[in-house]
Amino acid sequence: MTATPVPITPELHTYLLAHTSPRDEVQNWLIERTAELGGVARMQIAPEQGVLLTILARLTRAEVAVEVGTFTGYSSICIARGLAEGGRLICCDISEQWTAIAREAWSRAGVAERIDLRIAPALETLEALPAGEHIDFAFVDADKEPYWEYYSALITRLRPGGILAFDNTFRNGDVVDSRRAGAGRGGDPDPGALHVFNERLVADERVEVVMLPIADGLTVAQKR
Ligand SMILES: C[S@@+](CC[C@H](N)C(=O)[O-])C[C@H]1O[C@@H](n2cnc3c(N)ncnc32)[C@H](O)[C@@H]1O
Repeated sequence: MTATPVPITPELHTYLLAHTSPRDEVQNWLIERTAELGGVARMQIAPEQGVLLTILARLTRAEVAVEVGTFTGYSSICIARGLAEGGRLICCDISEQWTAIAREAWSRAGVAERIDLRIAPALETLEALPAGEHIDFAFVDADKEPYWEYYSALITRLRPGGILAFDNTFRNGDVVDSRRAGAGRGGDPDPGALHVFNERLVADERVEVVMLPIADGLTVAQKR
């Protein structure tokens, strides 16, 4: 056992990707199609995160999954592929433009019929979901300031044993320096918001929490 994390050098990251299940043709197409959008393409999750999402959705035997922040569809394809037979993924986004690309990607990937896209502020969509504990898996990757509100709306609807995953919980590393005034390294006007979220989540006794050093930090919380 080692208590000291191994820094992820570019060489080690290349090695990590070479030893993670590879992307398929649709995922490669979607990465290229999204790159045509310019700088916003960096919002797309990393491929290794996508594999983890498929595994988590499959582990929870997800019949009802939710995604907050769909963009051009990479993470939703990965979640949809891990759904149980007959499972559904509710996707929340506010952009018709970006999710039009997602719709094409879902069609190419053969998962379109498993996905229910809802164009509206995500909190409205989440709060309109049935109140019972019916969600098996959710992935949150939208605007960062309301992460606690998204969590609050999801946790009461998550079944015991269900899993929530939150992206960007390192916030470009700014979470360790959240008292610094002004914008964070990633241009975030409020780098402290994610730090506050991380603190509240780990103190919440309803869940068991692990923060994974994958891409910009991915926190996984399982409901007890
Ligand atoms: C980081 S991107 C998501 C990336 C996506 N998970 C992927 O794998 O490509 C964030 C998305 O959240 C959406 N978004 C931002 N604020 C939102 C809100 N209040 N409600 C719903 N979606 C929102 C944006 O339109 C954008 O598509």
